Amino acid sequence: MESISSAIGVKFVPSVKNSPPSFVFSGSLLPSLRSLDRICKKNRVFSETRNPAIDFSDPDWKTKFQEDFERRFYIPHLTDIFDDAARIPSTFCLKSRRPITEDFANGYPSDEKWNGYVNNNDRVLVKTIHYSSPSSAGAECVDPDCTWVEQWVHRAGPREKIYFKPEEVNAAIVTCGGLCPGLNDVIRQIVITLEIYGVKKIVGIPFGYRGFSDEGIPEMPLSRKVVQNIHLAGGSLLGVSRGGPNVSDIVDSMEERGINMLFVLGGNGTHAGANAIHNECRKRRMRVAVVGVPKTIDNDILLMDKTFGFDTAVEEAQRAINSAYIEAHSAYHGIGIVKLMGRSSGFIAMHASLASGQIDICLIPEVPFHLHGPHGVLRHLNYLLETKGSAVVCVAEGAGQNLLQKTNATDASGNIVLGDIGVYIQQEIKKYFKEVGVPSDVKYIDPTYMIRACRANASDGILCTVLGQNAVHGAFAGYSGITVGICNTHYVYLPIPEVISYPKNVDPNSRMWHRCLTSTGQPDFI
Ligand SMILES: Nc1ncnc2c1ncn2[C@@H]1O[C@H](COP(=O)(O)OP(=O)(O)O)[C@@H](O)[C@H]1O
Ligand SMILES: O=P(O)(O)OC[C@H]1O[C@](O)(COP(=O)(O)O)[C@@H](O)[C@@H]1O
Ligand SMILES: [Mg+2]
Repeated sequence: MESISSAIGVKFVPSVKNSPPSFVFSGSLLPSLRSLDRICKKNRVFSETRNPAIDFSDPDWKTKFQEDFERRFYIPHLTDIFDDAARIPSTFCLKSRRPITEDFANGYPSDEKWNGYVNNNDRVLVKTIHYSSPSSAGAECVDPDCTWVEQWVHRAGPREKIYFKPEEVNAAIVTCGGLCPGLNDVIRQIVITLEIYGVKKIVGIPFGYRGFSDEGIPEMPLSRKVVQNIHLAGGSLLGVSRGGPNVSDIVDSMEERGINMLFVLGGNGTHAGANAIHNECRKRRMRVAVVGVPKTIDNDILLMDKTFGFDTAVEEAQRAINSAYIEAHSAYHGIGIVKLMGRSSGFIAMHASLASGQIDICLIPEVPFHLHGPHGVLRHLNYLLETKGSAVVCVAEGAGQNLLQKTNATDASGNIVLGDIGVYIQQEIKKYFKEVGVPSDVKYIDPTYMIRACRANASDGILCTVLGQNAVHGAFAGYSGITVGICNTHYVYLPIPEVISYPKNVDPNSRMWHRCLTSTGQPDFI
């Protein structure tokens, strides 16, 4: 039983009780965790799920690690602070598909025999590879011997008992940060699923967190009718923004509006906000569920197979890469440059390069490079013109920032405004070939906003559907301060601080980056 469940990555733990954590992951720990991560990465002993205070000489370290892991990945629940929180049978019943319009004075249309619910004690395995050695490509080890340590997180899905009466739910949805393909698909699924539970009061907060405070921005009533076709277009029905009010003002606004379920769609920044909102609600003893859905086209959220919008971005980038390739191949000594998004992570550039098979040089933030000098990008481009007659470069927006002048400028959310590496590389290439007297024809394509505004492709559409539905299931189950994700193909609930402690990066030691290098044929540029 144990081995079969381990093999499929889902674990049933009959006796584990949902107890509050004795160890709380605090914001003040973050800097030390970041430096620990750097140290661990250097020694090839690292994990997104590591324990900072581990003593490997202790024979019980593994048990202690696992206990601590369980505490860290505990998902906050209403019952942590409300002993009297009442459970009722779920109104989410797939056998009862009729519109739920009556009040529930005579009980809820729950079918006790229906077993489509997820047990609170179901778990999903976070790491599925047993690395035998820390030197194995991409190894993520807890200890120097790479001991096998099972790490389980909570399985997402509808529960048999819920902690909100649908007729008392005042749900709100907000989308923050930059655009990302699939935002509308998630909004749509949240609304539809809320209605299936029987919720009638659903609103959208326009233009991100700003919508909570800006007067003159009315909230948007949402229903299945309103959202039915919104997934057919890109963008966000609700609009997005960076910056906005402080957490206390947001929670004041939630209290005024009577919001008791908040669905927050956004990236690292948005989730930091969502977690702060959750904590503030707890401080004020508000019976509120705050649930995040990670939105980042850059795919830089920890512990998840991928985030929605990423697949679409990779697919859409193919059009730009192919155009750059055709331009480069049609010109005498043509060089095409494509800049793709990725503030601190090169996942889009790496995957788009791999998918196209048309890229000669892929540059990402995680891998330093020189432009000039005997091993630099420019010398290699010269070689490619000599040997192939043309070349195509794919560069992630966050790559090579050390080569650009720092401005210290930040956007409204406090994110550093990056220099334009694409424009810089284009200029440097032109200058270099002029200097060495080799003709070149350089074409630069920046498709970033065109990609971001796209409608989600089919696989992202499905991912959004499942995440949106699970967000609602999580809220009804009484969880708050959580986010939803896909982990080893299974859907999970994770405590927000664990997924935003630092951005997920491409591991230059991973098989995927090695495959990319094999495909481009590029050397080290150092
Ligand atoms: N540490 C933080 N605490 C609270 N709110 C934050 C924090 N960082 C960002 N935010 C808010 O989250 C929203 C989105 O953040 P931003 O960084 O622009 O996008 P993303 O969520 O995609 O990373 C903004 O309204 C911003 O003010
Ligand atoms: O021009 P904007 O709106 O600041 O967006 C640019 C940023 O958006 C992103 O695509 C994603 O950023 P977020 O996840 O913070 O929305 C980054 O790659 C890029 O730096
Ligand atoms: Mg961000």
